[in-house]
Amino acid sequence: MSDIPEDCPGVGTEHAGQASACQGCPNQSSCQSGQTPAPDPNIQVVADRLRNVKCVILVLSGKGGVGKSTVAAQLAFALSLNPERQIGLLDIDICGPSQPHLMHMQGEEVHSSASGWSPVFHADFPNLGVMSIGFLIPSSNDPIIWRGPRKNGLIKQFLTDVDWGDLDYLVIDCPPGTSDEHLSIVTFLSGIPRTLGLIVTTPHELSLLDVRKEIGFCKKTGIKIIGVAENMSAYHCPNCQCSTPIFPGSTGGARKMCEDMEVPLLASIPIEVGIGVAADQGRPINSNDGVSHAIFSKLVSVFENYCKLNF
Ligand SMILES: Nc1ncnc2c1ncn2[C@@H]1O[C@H](COP(=O)(O)OP(=O)(O)OP(=O)(O)O)[C@@H](O)[C@H]1O
Repeated sequence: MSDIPEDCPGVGTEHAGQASACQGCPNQSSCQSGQTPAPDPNIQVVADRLRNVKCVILVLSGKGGVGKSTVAAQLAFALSLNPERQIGLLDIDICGPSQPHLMHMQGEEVHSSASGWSPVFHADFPNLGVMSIGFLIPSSNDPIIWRGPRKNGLIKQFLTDVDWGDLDYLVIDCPPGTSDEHLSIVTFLSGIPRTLGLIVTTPHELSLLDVRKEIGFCKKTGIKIIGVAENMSAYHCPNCQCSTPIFPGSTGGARKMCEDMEVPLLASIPIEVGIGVAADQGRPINSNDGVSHAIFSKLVSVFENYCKLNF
């Protein structure tokens, strides 16, 4: 499944192995013959290692720069506000890790013990452990130029070699699009039915175009999409009190897209100066930063309620 083509008709479907997208796919012959390809043995290894994680939240976007890392960081912070919850935050954006900055943890190093790599715990939130390639490289200014197999190997290590312990939520900040890393994480997590996809988009059509593909991809790979968070929905001016849609949705925005794709729209997060400030300070947004604080609290309730009912 790690080399799944973008337009894969899906294993076991009528056109499995026969579509143009199947040309060159390593699973083409088994799909054609109706056999199910042998599962990747790493799937079971990951499922065993993460058996004490109650819920995995994959934060995904079709397009880059829509605020996925910011949403992942603020969601992890919002979940950590309850000290009784144990939270993990995994940054698998191998070539552009943002979480050390967004968590104000630059320069931290990963320690290893007999039970594996220890996540780095946030100074203000001891119930929030973070893992990122940013902790493994000597300088955040060094470019990471790795080919797919090496990136996939590190993602596997993050899932199998990190001693996450007992977690209520593991939030995973994915790279944009259907890149190698993206395919790997979805494959490795396919043995964990407690995985939920949170899709981040802006209202702009360019972002929605890619998000539609992303939703289709999740549906094909069996990732349950809990819903969509529309980010940068509008800018509310604190001086004139006007609300301006900076990225107007020419096709009806995220709401219409969610209706069409039959996925819930969970949140509309405005553009707020406080979000950028909190990001640079590596702290959770609060009520002084604007309305987004309340929006993230509601998002936490959505996850809490879903998990209570389903897991
Ligand atoms: N709602 C918001 N209001 C104000 N600024 C925001 C908001 N959301 C994100 N930003 C800012 O937009 C920029 C891009 O955000 P971010 O890095 O989270 O995007 P991304 O989708 O993870 O990007 P990439 O695809 O490169 O990983 C950052 O400077 C961030 O502070």
